[in-house]
Amino acid sequence: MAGTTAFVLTSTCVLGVPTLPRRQLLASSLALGAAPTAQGASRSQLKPADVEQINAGRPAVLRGWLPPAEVAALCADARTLYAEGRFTADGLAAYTPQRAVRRGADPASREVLPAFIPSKRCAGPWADAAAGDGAARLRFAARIDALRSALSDGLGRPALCEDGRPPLAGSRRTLAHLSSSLTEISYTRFGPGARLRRHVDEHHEELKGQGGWRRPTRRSVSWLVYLNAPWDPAVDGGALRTFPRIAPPASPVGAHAGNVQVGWLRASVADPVERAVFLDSSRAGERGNCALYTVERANGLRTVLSRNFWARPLLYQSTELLVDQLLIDSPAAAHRFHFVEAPHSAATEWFARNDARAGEGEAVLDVAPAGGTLVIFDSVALPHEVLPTIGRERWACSGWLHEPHTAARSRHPPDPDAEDAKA
Ligand SMILES: O=C(O)CCC(=O)C(=O)O
Ligand SMILES: [Fe+2]
Repeated sequence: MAGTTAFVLTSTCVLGVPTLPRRQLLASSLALGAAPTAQGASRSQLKPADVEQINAGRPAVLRGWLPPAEVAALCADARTLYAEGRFTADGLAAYTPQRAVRRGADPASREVLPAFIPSKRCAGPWADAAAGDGAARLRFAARIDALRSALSDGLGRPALCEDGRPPLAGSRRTLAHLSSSLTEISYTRFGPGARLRRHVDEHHEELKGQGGWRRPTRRSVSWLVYLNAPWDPAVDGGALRTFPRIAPPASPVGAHAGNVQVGWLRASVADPVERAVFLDSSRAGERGNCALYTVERANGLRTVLSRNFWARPLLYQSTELLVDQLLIDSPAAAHRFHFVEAPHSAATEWFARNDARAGEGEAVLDVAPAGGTLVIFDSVALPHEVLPTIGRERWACSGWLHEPHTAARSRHPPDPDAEDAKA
């Protein structure tokens, strides 16, 4: 079914809630509005239903968001720049499992053309107005800029528009201004057979080690605009597969008061809602700077789940058992806790294969990467992957909208062994 978004609920069981049959539903909230008529994404395009989806840790899918003429112009531009050899293998290619590489999968078969290169802190080739069809990219970047304002208003995240630079009016807006470290934009190309393993786009700064706080901003909202002509996932593969929670969350997701989400408490019989678990890393105290907590959406009341502890990347790489036994005081809460997404390593792959509760309480929602479709989701809360493409190239323009870190800062004492401390 070309262009169809299917909502597949897995047959796994929410704790204590009757097992849901595997079924396919058309996601009615996803069949959204007309293509934009004016320059940029008009605010009315972001419907309350879209905002609700993003706030619940689900993807908002806006079919026909980018008019066909713009899809064609950008796809032609991407193909030209690819043919000129300007794309490079990107960091996520490292997500290709080693055993797949041994079987001959090419980790470089996902390639990107970025507008900003964080490691060099300089503009990338996407922002070079002289390359390819710079005018088409400028029109597109203006749409994404308008989307940023609409999301900032709609999601109530004013920080999405706080880039500290004076606003530039109409014709003075340049590609370099519209695409920067705060609005990451890239073309991506998946070669035939390429895939992207399950991941989330952003993690808590504290869990990235000492370097986590080095950058002034974090990814807040992920967006993708597909540039493919009609695409049938049943024939062409390459669907974006997302894994939202089935039960509704009773709390904000992604971040709260500047503290980034690290996990969930699964829905249970006594408490049939999902609760996002946030990591506050600004606590004072000798036993550590971090504590886990949940918060009630209705009244903002926090429940602290753990003692204070020092966060290390090790925490994130360890099994949930460690968190269960060492950190979370309430046995009921400990039993419900799981990470949003454990990082990939040989050990976690082994645990994932042997974890009877893996996938419990999560839905599987596939999105067809058909030309003109815009997908938006919280960068922290939604695990996702790209299924292997079959015999076709898959083109997209995608990126992340950043927010500055808030006052929540690490109080972690400098670690003399850390790579950063040596530098
Ligand atoms: O291309 C897609 O559909 C998703 C890509 C993705 O997840 C990413 O770039 O982080
Ligand atoms: Fe991603």
